[in-house]
Amino acid sequence: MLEIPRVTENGNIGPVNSALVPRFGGAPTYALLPRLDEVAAAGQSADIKVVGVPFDAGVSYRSGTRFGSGHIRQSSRLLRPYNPATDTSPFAQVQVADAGDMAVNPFNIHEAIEAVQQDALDLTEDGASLMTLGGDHTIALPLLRAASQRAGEPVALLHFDAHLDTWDTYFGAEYTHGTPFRRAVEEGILDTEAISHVGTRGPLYGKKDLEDDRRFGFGIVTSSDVFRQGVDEVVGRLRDRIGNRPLYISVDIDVLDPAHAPGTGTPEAGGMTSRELLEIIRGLRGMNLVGADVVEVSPAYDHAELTGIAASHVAYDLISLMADLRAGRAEGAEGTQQTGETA
Ligand SMILES: N=C(N)NCCCC(=O)O
Ligand SMILES: [Zn+2]
Ligand SMILES: [Zn+2]
Repeated sequence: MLEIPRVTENGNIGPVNSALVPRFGGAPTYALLPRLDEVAAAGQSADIKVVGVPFDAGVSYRSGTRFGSGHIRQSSRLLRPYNPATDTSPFAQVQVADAGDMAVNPFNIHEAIEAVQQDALDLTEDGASLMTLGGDHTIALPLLRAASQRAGEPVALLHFDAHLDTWDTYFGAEYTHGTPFRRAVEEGILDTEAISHVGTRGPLYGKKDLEDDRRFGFGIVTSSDVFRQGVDEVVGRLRDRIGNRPLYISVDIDVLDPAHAPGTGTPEAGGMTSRELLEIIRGLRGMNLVGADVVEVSPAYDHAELTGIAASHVAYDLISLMADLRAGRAEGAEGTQQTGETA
C-alpha cells in the first residue's frame, strides 16, 4: 500500500495532506479524513464520526438518494482543514473519522430503519457525535430515536427542509421520507416545546397539513421568512426557542433553491441560498448539538456537483459546531461570527 501523508495536529489524525498528494486521487472518504478503522488501528477513538446511509426506498418522487452519501464524499475533496467563518479547525481540535456506510436493506424499509437505529447506537456508544450523510429523509426517524436514547430524553429538532415531512401516510405506508417527523412526535422522542422547520415553501395537499403540523408543536420559519427577516433575526428566534436543550439538526438539501441544489428528488422553487443556510448554521454555535444529518442528495439530477458541494459544506459547518462544542471552545459564542470587517 502507498504511504498517505496526513495533516496531524494535537495527536488527531487529519485529512490527506493535499499539498503532498493530489486531492482528486485516492479513496473519497469525507473531506479525505481517515477511516474509522484506520483511527482505531492507531489506538485512537473518534470524537465525531461521519457515516453514510445509502438508502432511498422511502421516496415519493424521483429516486437516487441511495447514491447521495457517496456523492457528498466525492464532492468533499476540496474542503480544507481551517474554517475561518467560525475560527474552527475541526479536524485538529478533535478526532473526526469516516465510519463508512451502513448496510441497510434496500428491499425492506422496516429492517432498514431498525439497522440505522442500531448502527447509530453502536457508533455513539463511546460518546461520539454522529454526522450522517443520506440517504432519503426516512432515515431521520431512526437517527432521532438513537439520538434521544443517547441523550436520555426527547431532543429538540431543527429541521431544514422545503417540506414539512409531517404527513401521515403515502399509499398506506407509515415510514417514508415525507413522514419521519410525524412518527417521531407520535413516538415521544422529540421535545415538542423546541421543534422547528426552517425553509419550508411550496404547495401543500391542504390547509390541514399546517394545522396538523402546528398541533404537533412545530414552529415554522418559511423560506420567505428567511428572505424577509434575514439570517440574524431567524437565528435569534431559533436560539430563543431551543435554548440549551439537546439539539438534533436535520438538513434536507432541498431546503436550498433548485438553483443551488438541483440534485434532489422533490425540488421546490423559491428556496434559500447556500449562503443563507450556512450562515444560519454558523449562528447556532454553542448550542447543545447532539447529532445531525444531511439528506436527500440525488446525484443523477445534480449538475457540476452543485448539490454535492453544498451538502459537503453544510456537513463541514455542522462538524465545526460539534468540534467547537466538544473542544469546549463554544462558550459564549453567540454573536462571535467572523464578519470579515478587517478586510
Ligand atoms: N423530500 C422529502 N423529504 N419529502 C418530500 C415529500 C413530498 C411529497 O411527496 O409530497
Ligand atoms: Zn424536502
Ligand atoms: Zn425532507
